[in-house]
Amino acid sequence: MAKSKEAKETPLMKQYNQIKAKYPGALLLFRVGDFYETFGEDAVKASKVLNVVLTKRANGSASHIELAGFPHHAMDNYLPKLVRAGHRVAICDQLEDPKSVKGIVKRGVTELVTPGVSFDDNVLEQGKNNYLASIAFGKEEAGVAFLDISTGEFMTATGKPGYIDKLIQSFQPSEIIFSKGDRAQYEAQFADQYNTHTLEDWIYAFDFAYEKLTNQFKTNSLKGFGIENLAEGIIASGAILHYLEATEHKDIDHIATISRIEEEQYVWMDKFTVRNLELIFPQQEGGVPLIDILDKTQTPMGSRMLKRWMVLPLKDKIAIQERLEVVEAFVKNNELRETLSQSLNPMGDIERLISKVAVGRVNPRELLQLKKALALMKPIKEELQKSGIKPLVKFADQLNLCEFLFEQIEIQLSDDPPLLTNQGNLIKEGVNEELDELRKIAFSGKDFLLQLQNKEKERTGISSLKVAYNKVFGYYLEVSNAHKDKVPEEWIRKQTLVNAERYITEELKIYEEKILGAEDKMLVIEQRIFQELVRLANDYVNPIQQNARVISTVDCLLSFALVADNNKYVKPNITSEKALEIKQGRHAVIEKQLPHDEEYIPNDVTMDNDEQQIIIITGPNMAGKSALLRQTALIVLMAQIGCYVPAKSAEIGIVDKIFTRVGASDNLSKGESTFMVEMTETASILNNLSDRSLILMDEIGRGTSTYDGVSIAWSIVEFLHNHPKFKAKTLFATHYHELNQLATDFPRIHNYNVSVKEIDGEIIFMRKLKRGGSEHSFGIHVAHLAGMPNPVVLRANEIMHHLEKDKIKQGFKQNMQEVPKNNYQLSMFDADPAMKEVRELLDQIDINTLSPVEALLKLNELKSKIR
Ligand SMILES: Nc1ncnc2c1ncn2[C@@H]1O[C@H](COP(=O)(O)OP(=O)(O)OP(=O)(O)O)[C@@H](O)[C@H]1O
Repeated sequence: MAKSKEAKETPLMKQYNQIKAKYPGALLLFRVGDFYETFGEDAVKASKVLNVVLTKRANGSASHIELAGFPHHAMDNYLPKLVRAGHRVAICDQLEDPKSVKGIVKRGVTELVTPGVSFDDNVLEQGKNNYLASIAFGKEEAGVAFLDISTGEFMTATGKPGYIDKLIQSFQPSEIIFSKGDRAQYEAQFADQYNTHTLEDWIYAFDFAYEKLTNQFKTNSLKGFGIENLAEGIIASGAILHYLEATEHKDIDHIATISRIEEEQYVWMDKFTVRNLELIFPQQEGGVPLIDILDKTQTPMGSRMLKRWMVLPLKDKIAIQERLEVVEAFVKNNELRETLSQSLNPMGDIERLISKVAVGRVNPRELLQLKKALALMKPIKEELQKSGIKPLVKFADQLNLCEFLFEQIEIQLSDDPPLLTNQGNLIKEGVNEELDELRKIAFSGKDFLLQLQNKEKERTGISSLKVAYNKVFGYYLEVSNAHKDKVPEEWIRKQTLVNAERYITEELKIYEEKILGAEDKMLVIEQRIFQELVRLANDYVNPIQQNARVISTVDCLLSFALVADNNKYVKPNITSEKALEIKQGRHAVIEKQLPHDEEYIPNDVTMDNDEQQIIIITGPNMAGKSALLRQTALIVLMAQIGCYVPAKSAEIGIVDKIFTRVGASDNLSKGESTFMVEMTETASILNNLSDRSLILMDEIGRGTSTYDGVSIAWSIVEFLHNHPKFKAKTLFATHYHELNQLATDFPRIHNYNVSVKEIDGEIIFMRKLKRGGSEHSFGIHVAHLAGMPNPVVLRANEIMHHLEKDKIKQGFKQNMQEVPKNNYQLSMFDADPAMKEVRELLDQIDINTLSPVEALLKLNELKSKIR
C-alpha cells in the first residue's frame, strides 16, 4: 500500500517526506526556489500562526496536500513567530545552486530552531536570558541543567524535585527537555506551562553524558567544575549537549565551562516566594515586579545578570559586603558613576556577540560593534583602577583589553561595513594589495576605457572610433566601414555589422578579464579576510566572556547605586546575628505606585530568635498587613543581593531561607490554589525550617471555615514557637484576632496591629504598625467602604455584636440560631442612627408654614444627614 503511494508522489514531495521523517515533532520549512513552504499538518499550523493563506498542492497522482509558505527574505519576520508559538522549526535549505543541477536540488536541514535553542535576535529578548532546561530524574533526587546558547552560560544542580522546580520557576526556561520514560514523573511534579520535548531514554545515561561533557570541555574529568558528584546534574547537562547536536548546532566552542548552582550558597526561596514577592514577574497583568524598580542597567547582559542575582540572593557575608562596598563607592562618587555609565551605555551585548563569533554567525556590523566595545574597555579599566576601591581594582585586573584583536579589526574592517559579507566595502584600503588593485580597476574602469579610446584614435587616425561593450562579445573597438582600411594589423576582428566592424586588442582583452573578474574576486578576498578576523576573534572567546561578566557586574552595581540615590535607600548593615532590625522600612514597589499626594508610611520591624520570634499582625482588610510582610522580605532580599534598601536603617542578620505562604482565597481567582494545596505547602515549610529562616504567612487558614481556620493558624504558630531545634522568625498576618491570645501564652510571640482610626463611623487607614492586638476584624467597615447597601452593613454589625457577646460559650451554629431574626424592611429607619435622625427631622416639619426657600434649606439639611 505504502509502496504504491510512494510511487505516485512527485519527486519533490518524496524528498520532502524523507527529510520530514528525520525531524519528528518539528515544523519543516522547506525551501523551494524563493519560498519557504510548509506542507500537510505543518501548513495548517503555520497558516494559523503566521496568518498566511492555506492552499492545496497536487502531489502527483497521490493526493492533494495542504500548502502554506512565505518568501525566503521574510524569514526574520516569520521564524520568531513560529518559535514563540512554541514550535520547533527545522529549516531545510537548498544545498546546491539550482542553476547548476538538473532535476531535484539537494536539500537538507541546516538548523533546527527550538524555543530554547536560538540565536535569532528576533526570537531573543535583549535583557532576558533564553534558557533551555534539561531534567534528569533519579531515585530520590533530580538533576537540572540550564543553557543559554546565545551567551554560553551553562549551569547545573542536583536536588530534591521541589528545589529543581524552584530553579525552573526562577529561570523560566523557554523549553524543557527530559527523557521519554520520565514523562509521567515530569507531569506529576512540574507545571505544564512550559514547552517540552522528550528525548530517547538512552541519552539520559551517566556514561554517555560524562563523555559528552568532557569532550566539550576538553578535560579528563569534571572535577574542576565542581560537578563531579552531581550524577543527575551531569546526565541532564550531557543531554543538553546531545540536543544541540541533534538540532544542528555544532559550533559551540563558546560553551567552555559549566558551573554548579550551589544550593548552600544562595538563600533558599521556594517557588511561591519568588512568585509571591513578585521579584521578576508580576502576579497579575499590569503589576510591577521588583526588577522593574531595581533594573537601571545600561547593557542587556547587565540586565540579565541582575535577574539571576535576584532569584539567587547570597548568604555569604563577605560576598554581600563586597557588593555593598562598591555600591557605596558609587553612591558617594557621582563622577565615577557618571564616567562609567557613559562607557557602559554604548557597550551593547558583547556576551551574545562573542557567542555569535564562536558559532560563526557574526555579521560585519556586529564585528564592528565588538571593536567599539573593546575600545571602551580601556577607559573603564582605567576608571576602575583609579577608584582605589578594592573590589573595583580587582575587576579592573580581570578586564582584558584584547588589544591585538582590537587593532586588527580596526585596521582591517571598514568603518561602515554592510550587514552581509557579500555586499562589498567590507575591508579597508591598504589591507590587501590585490584587493586595492582590483578596486582600482573596478572603479577606474571608465577612465581607462576613455584613455584607451583616445590613444587608439590618435594612433590610427580613426576619428569615429569608439570602445563599447556587449554581453556576447564583451569589450570591443568599433570602426565604421569607411575607416576599415586604417585598422592596424594586430587588431582581431570579432564581429561584422552592416556598416561597421568590431575588433578587440590584446590590451582590451587583458583589461576585460581583469574587470569582469574583479568584482567576484573582490568579494572572495573580502570574505576571506573577514573570516580570518572572525577566526582571530574566536581566540578571544574566553577573555571576552570574562569581560562581559565584569561589565555586567559593574553594570548591576551601578544600577543599585542609581536606584539608591533616586529612591533614598540606605546601606544595610549585614551581620552574623540572627536578628532583623528595620527602622522605617518601606515597600520598594508600592511606594513608587502611590498617587503623588500620598506618602508611603514607613514602619519598624524588629525580630530575633530570643525575644521577638513571631509577630502576629492583625488589622482590617486593606490596612497594609500584606504590604508590611512583603516589604520586610524584600528588604532582606535586597540587602542580600548587595543592594541598598528602602528604610532609615537596617540591621540584617543573614537569612538563609525565605518562605512565603498566602492564604488560599488570595489565589483563588487563579484557580490554582485550594485549601488542600495551601496546607501541603505550609507543611513543606514546617518540615524545612532553619534558625535563620524568615517566614511570611499571610492569612493562612482563611480558605476554610472560621473555626477550622483559627485552629489551624493557631497550631502552626504554636509549632513554630515550640520547635525544638529552630526558631524561625515569622510574620503572621491574620484577620483572626482570636490569635492574639497566643501572645499571652508564649513568650516569643508578640502582637502588633496595623492601626486604623474610626472617625464618624468611617475608617482612616493609618498604616502604622503598633504594639498590641486588635479587637475587630473590621471586615464590616470595609464592606461599607465598598458600597455595600447600608441595611446589609448594619445587620452585619448587629450579628457580629451578638456573636461576640457570647462567643466562648457556644459553637458558631448555636450562636447563629440565637441571632435575633431580621426584617430589613422594618429596620431601615430604626437601626441606622442617621436615618433615625432624618425621621425625627421629618416629623418636626410643618409643611403648611414652610416657605419654598425654607423647604429647600430643610431638604439640604436632610441630605447632609445621610451623606
Ligand atoms: N505603609 C503604607 N503606606 C501607604 N500605603 C500603604 C501602606 N501599606 C499598604 N498601603 C496601601 O494599602 C493597600 C492595601 O494594603 P495590603 O494589601 O497590604 O492590605 P492588607 O491588610 O493585607 O489587606 P487584606 O487583608 O485585604 O489582604 C496597598 O495596596 C497599598 O496601596
